[in-house]
Formats: sequence, structure tokens, C-alpha cells
Amino acid sequence: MSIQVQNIQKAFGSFIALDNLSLDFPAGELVALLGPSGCGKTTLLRVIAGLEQADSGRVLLDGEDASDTHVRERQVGFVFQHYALFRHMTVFDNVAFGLRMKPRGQRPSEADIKRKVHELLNLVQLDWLADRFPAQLSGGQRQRIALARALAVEPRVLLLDEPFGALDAKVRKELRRWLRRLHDELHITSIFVTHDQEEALEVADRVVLMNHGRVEQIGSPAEVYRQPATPFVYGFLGAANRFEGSSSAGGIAVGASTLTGEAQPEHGQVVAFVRPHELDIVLQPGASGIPARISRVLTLGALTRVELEGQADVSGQHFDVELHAANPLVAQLAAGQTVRLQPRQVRVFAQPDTAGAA
Ligand SMILES: Nc1ncnc2c1ncn2[C@@H]1O[C@H](COP(=O)(O)OP(=O)(O)OP(=O)(O)O)[C@@H](O)[C@H]1O
Repeated sequence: MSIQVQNIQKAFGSFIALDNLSLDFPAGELVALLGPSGCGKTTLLRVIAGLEQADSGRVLLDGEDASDTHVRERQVGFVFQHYALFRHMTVFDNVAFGLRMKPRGQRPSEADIKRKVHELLNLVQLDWLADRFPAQLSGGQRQRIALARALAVEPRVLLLDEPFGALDAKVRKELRRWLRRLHDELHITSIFVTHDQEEALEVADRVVLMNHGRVEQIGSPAEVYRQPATPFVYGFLGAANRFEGSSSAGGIAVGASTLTGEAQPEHGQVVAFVRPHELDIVLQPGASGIPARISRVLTLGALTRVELEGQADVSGQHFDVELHAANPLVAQLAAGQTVRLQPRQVRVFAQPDTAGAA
């Protein structure tokens, strides 16, 4: 089922949670809503589900205005971060709950319910836990059961609100891969709320970047990462080194230094961003580039992070460079050294509006 959200406005008192927001969610896609805490992701999800009434605007489900359609009739499945399963019920009974609650005329027989629940438990690969109670499950298992429960009533849309938010990093990673595989099997139109950019980029067909109740950018994970439309998007999707300067054909003048490297042709006052893995450290005395002093060299597994303090025109600024730990340069770096920084790739924005960028 496709979902269209048209000119949705939603305020809580004087606070505008959704600001004239319009979006299309094509049928069968898994879309991530990504943005900082409080940007309106959950509110949008609740408006789509019919749990929250928008002040104005429309939600179309398969092209039809759903404004007067009750939550129950929207055929929406939910999984929340803390979607407590019913504690006093076994896993089996939790998953069966939605089917048993159907009106008498639509309710399957107990034999059909049993078959269906085992099918779903197999789908989430937890059939062996059918007789356990929620307290006897791990957090990751509970969320998979919550998903099986949401799928039981054959929703036309699946809304997932930070479903893995409360889990530790390793389990999160496993579950996001698992969710992607499950989606490829089922193809239910799904909206997945997260504030974790890695999760959004890895799981989704399409990513919607939200900020202050508005859409900053929508695109495939590769598009939003490689061609961020705004400084906010650039900053939100990864670590960023930020330089202010003026741009001309010769490069970007930052104080007495000039940033070259591959950049878009913007002119005038600009804000330039460079990812830590796209910034080179140059040791040769007299080399050009931004002057900086190394404050720390930190090797974390396969990567080495070099933290630097800007010097001269950029004093007071912090920079990060990321290198492969195996790079021979790493052995030559030490705290206290003064070096030059040269970007390989620069993302330039004409507007100095950097709200939210790292
Ligand atoms: N019922 C409510 N009454 C008043 N304010 C609300 C209500 N629900 C949400 N808000 C406010 O609206 C804004 C958006 O909330 P929302 O839960 O949609 O954000 P979010 O992007 O999902 O954030 P998070 O990632 O922290 O869950 C927040 O500032 C929140 O405080």
C-alpha cells in the first residue's frame, strides 16, 4: 500500500511538531525517517497510523483519503522501542492476540490461529520460544516477537518506531540485517524511525532526513550520503570537519591557507565540510594546507583517529582525521606535532546556515 502525506501541520500548543510536511512512501518500500530527537518523526508516524490527528493536511492510503478511517481500519502494524509484550501471556499467546481479538465473523478458528502463529514464529526464527514468557526472552528476541505480533493481523503498512533503540550495538546490527531480509521477503510498505544514521543508511531503500518538523532531503542512502542537500544533512550523516572561508576559482581561502581538493563551484562566503577520511595529514615542512597540531592519536581496531587543534587563523577549532591503522603515516604521528591538513574532497555550501551540523 502506498502512503502519501500532504501538507501535514501539527502543533502542540505553540510548538510546531510538523510544519507543512509532504511525503510519498511508495508501495513495498522500506523508508527510514531519520533525524535528531524531537524533530517530529514519531508524531509523523502517529499521524499516519491515525493515533494522532493533524491540524491540517491529508494522509492518503493507496490514494484514498484516510482522515475519517479509524486506526483499526487502517490495517497498520506497529513495533515500538518499548512495546511491552503482555507479560502474563506466553510468546504464542502474544502473537495470537490480534487474531483472537478480531470480530467474531473475521476471527480464524483456533486451528488456523495455531498454524498462523507458528508460521510467524518461524518467520522471525523463534518458534522454539513459543511457550516462554516475555521475561524469559532477551531484548532482541522480544522485539522479534513484537514484530511477529504486528504481522499477525496482516497489516498493509508496518510502522517501526526505533524498534531496536533499547538494544546493545551488536544485537542492533544483527537485527537490522534481519529486518532487511524480512522486508525483502514480505515487501510490506514499512516506515522505520531512527536517529541512528548508520541504521538508516544500511536498512532503508530510501531515507527521509527530518529537522524541526520539516523534510531536509529525501533520497536513496547513496544519494543522501554523497550529495547532501544541506549542511544539516551533511553533518547528520557522518562526522564532519568544518571550515569557513571565501571561495573562488583558485580554491577556498581559509585565513592564509587555501583549501583545494575536489569541490563544487560555489563563490563568495562559504562553509566547507570535509569528512575525516577525506582529509590528509601532510608532514613536510613548508607544505600548504590548514595548520594544525596533533592532540591525540587513537587506534580503534582497523582505524586510527587523529585529533587536531587548529593553529593560526583556525585556532580554537578541532579537526578529526581518520586513517587506516595500517597506513605507514600512522607510525610517524605523535601528539604535539604541527602538521598541515589538505582535503581530498570538499563539500561546499553557500549559505552559512550550519544549524545542526557537527
Ligand atoms: N503529546 C504531546 N504534547 C506536547 N508536545 C509533544 C507531544 N508529542 C510530541 N511533542 C513534542 O513534539 C516534538 C516532536 O516529538 P516527536 O516525538 O515526534 O519527536 P521525535 O523526532 O520522534 O523524537 P525522538 O527521536 O526523541 O523520539 C517534541 O519536541 C515533543 O516534545
